[in-house]
Amino acid sequence: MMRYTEVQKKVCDEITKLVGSAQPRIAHRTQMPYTEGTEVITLLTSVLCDQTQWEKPNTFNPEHFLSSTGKFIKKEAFMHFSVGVRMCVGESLAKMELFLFFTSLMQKFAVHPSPEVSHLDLDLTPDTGFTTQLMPNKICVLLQA
Ligand code: HEM
Repeated sequence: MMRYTEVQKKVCDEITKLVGSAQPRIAHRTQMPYTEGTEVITLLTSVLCDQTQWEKPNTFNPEHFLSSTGKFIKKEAFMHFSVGVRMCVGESLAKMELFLFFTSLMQKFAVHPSPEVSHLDLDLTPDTGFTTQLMPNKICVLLQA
């Protein structure tokens, strides 16, 4: 992963010189051309696919979150809602919605690759952009008997 330590140092130097330990204010912006010119985007993928944190970092593997006795385990590295003061404020709501939506869906429907597709598993190759999605898959959704 690129860390751009020189860029980071220049931003830090500008902050030290003009803001110090005070709260940054919009008035500082015009005096800080280097920081104003630097866009920072958190790359959560670096930790979500970190080989030191996950047994199979690039594989869909729900067992990552289960102990040997089948209990759910919370992983610190699973920071898809980010961390710190700017982390997602909707985390609890999103997790409740996802649980209810997913469980209701699985309760009533079975999802299979379409019969016209030869392979048995869905293609889970990530299509990485601003968000990560799946490649298009042809699927068959059947109402459970
Ligand atoms: C699966 C669903 C969701 C995911 C994965 C998610 C993820 C994130 C992430 C990664 C951030 C931090 C962005 C950054 O680094 O600046 C964020 C921020 C935020 N999210 Fe979510 N989010 C989800 C659902 C929601 C929901 C349901 C709400 C509101 C009801 C919400 C409201 C917000 C707000 C207001 C922030 C900005 C927080 C701040 O900057 O102080 N999110 N979200």
